[in-house]
Amino acid sequence: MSLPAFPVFDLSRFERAEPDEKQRLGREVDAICRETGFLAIRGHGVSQAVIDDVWEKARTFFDLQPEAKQAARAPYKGYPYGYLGPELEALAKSRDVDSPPDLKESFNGGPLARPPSITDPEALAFCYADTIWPDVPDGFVAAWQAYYRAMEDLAARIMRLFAVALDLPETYFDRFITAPISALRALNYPQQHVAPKPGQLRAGAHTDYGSLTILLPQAGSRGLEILSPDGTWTGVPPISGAFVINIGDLMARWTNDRWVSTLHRVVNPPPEDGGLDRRQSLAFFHQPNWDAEITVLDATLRHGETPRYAPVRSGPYLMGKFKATSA
Ligand SMILES: O=C(O)CCC(=O)C(=O)O
Ligand SMILES: [Fe+2]
Repeated sequence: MSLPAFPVFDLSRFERAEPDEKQRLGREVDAICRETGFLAIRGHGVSQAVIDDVWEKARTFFDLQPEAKQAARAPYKGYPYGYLGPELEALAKSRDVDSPPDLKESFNGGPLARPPSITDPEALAFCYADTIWPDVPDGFVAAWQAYYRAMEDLAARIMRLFAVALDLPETYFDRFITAPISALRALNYPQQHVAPKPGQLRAGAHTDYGSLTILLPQAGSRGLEILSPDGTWTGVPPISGAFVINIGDLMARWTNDRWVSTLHRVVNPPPEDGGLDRRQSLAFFHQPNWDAEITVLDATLRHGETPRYAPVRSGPYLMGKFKATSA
């Protein structure tokens, strides 16, 4: 059975609630995460000024001449951070589906600080690699970091909601996310002056890798679609003042597939729906500490059920996902 409309959840209401009411709201979220793992979050408390600032700086950056943007480019293929120019990525390839490149460009940044305890060369070379910052526009770095911090805080609060939804103590996940290795990506889908190639999308069908993604699509924009349990692609409607969140592959694994990491994509809507217009978004990919041990949660096992997955460490698991798609 499909949920009637795209679910919207008020986080501030959950945070203010008494324990019984928290349990009830947690069950709502559990039902959503079993079905699609996609919902909108309002009452998130993220400052509009912080959002507007990074949005405007990202827009100005994407509006620079190509050569200026290239100054912040990722230094080699597979480097996680910096500017990734147009048509360099096909997300569908993460599922072995051959497709023309996605019609987008992006800027990517990693954790704001590196804990001294991190010595694993793979961690230092990948998740903790330097973000290649652009020199222009002025204030880009400060705006980016303020938004990144706001997303880290919001992700931690959503993980508390998730803990309650899974019948765990509210702070259960806290110890896994003391130094998360999350990444922030600003996306720009340029205005389309020529028709896309057959099968060419703005972002090909994929699932996200981590625990949780916090997405901010351009206000009023269309194009993001999720694969509904009934097998049809369903548009995520624009919801003003809300973030769209979804769980990723790691969370599905953590919950022994009780929760689902749903396929999604960004299509070119018909021209009359603004499909040719430029579209921007911000995607924050939350990922637990490099060393966090992700072991199937007992609380998610039904009577007699056994774990489907062996324990993994968060960082190496994420690296494995990237290595599988960088060929
Ligand atoms: O831009 C969007 O709306 C979605 C992007 C997305 O799904 C991703 O980058 O993982
Ligand atoms: Fe995604």
